Amino acid sequence: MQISPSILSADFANLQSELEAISNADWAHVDVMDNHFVPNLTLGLPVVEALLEVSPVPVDCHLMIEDPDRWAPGYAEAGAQSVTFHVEAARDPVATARAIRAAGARAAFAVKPGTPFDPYEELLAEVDMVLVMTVEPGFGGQSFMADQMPKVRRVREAVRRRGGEIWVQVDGGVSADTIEQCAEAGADVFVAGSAVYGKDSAAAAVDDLRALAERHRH
Ligand SMILES: O=C(CO)[C@H](O)[C@H](O)COP(=O)(O)O
Ligand SMILES: [Fe+2]
Repeated sequence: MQISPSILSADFANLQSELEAISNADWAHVDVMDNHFVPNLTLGLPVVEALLEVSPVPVDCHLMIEDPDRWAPGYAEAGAQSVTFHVEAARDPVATARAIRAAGARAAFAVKPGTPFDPYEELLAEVDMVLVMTVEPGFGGQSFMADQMPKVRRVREAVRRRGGEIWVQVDGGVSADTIEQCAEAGADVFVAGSAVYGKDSAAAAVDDLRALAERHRH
């Protein structure tokens, strides 16, 4: 059970200290948005390169961008330990996942709330993780979509059938109130932005979330 705090809710003027504040987390989740795939603009490769220099934990890049086929491998080459692209944006998801892995990173694909998982089941052969979005991508602080839990279950069942170790990540509205239903449905990597950086102690929030998830270890 792993916690990946999203720095989207951190203080962008002090990212180094914000990363140090979550040194007890398993990952640092970095949301890359291009104002085309989603209606918001955050940061890109030069900032990710700078974060990689100072992050005490591995970096989990969530690319909400058009043309990930072109851009995703560069994040892996820069040293990001996990790179997630959206299937809705990829022209050749197999080649993109292979390029990410060839550059030494874990590869993952993400599905938006309106995107079913089943058509992409065969892609499990190419990835290390599947991200089931539990909000419409684009912004932090949105309400958790419990109606995505059946999809989390379907992904977990497909992973079990295949065997091997593929992680199931949830992202969006994950908090102390919602993390247990995600874990119970089969998630094992939990992204949380406002539920970590909105608290007085980000580190304590990470530990609290992990303890809640651990109640449903599978
Ligand atoms: O990918 C994202 C939004 O598209 C973020 O990772 C996510 O929204 C985290 O923020 P919060 O936990 O506050 O919902
Ligand atoms: Fe994200």
